[in-house]
Amino acid sequence: MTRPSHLEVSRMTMEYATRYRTRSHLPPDAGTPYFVEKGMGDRAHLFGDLITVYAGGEQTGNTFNFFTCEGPKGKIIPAHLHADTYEVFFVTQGAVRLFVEDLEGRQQEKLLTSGDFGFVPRNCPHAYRIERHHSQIVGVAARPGGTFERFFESLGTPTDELGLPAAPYVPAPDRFGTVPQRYDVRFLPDHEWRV
Ligand SMILES: O=C(Oc1cc(O)cc(O)c1C(=O)O)c1ccc(O)c(O)c1
Repeated sequence: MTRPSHLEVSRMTMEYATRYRTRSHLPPDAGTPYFVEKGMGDRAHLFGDLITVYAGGEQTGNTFNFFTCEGPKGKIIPAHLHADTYEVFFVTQGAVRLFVEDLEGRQQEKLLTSGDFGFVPRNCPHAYRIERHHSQIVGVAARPGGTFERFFESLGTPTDELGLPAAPYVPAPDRFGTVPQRYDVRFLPDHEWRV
C-alpha cells in the first residue's frame, strides 16, 4: 500500500477507542492532532438538547473543552452556577437569551444572536432560554484542572444520532443528586430573575 500524501491524511477522519466511546473521532490522548467532520464529535442527548463534544479534558490535558449545544425553541436551562468553572456562550445560529448575575448580585439579560458572545465567570448564577428553532451555541467550560463536557452524557445519555432527541431525555430523579456536583454544576431552584 502506498503512503497517503499529507493532503489525504488531513482529509481522513480517524476512529479511536476512548474511555468514553468504543468508537470516537476524538483521540484518547493529548498529543495527537486530529480533525472532526461537522457533527461527528461525541454526542449526547440531555433534556431536548443535542450536545456534540469536539474536544475535552482527554485531548487538552484537562485545560479546556469545545462543544456545541443545540436545542429547540423555548428550551430553558434554569438558574445554576459553577463554583470554579468559567463558561463561554458563543451563538452561531438562532437566538439565545442569556441571564447572568454578577458577584455583587447585579443581574443582566441579553439576547445573543449569530456571532454574539457571552462570558460567565465562576460563581455567577446564570440561565438561558433558546428563542429560535435551530439555535446553536458553541461552548467552552473549564476550571483549573478540570473540564465539564462529560456532564452532558452523565446526566443525559450518549447517542450516535445527529439530531435533537425525538423526545426529551429526562434523567432519573436520583441522578440530579449525584451527577451535577461531580461536574461543578449547582442548580439554584429558588433563584429569581428580576430582569
Ligand atoms: O451546559 C450547558 O447547557 C446545558 C445544557 C443542558 O442540556 C443541561 C444543562 O444543565 C446545561 C447547563 O448549562 O448546565 C451549556 C450550553 C452552552 C454553553 O455555551 C455552555 O458553556 C454550557
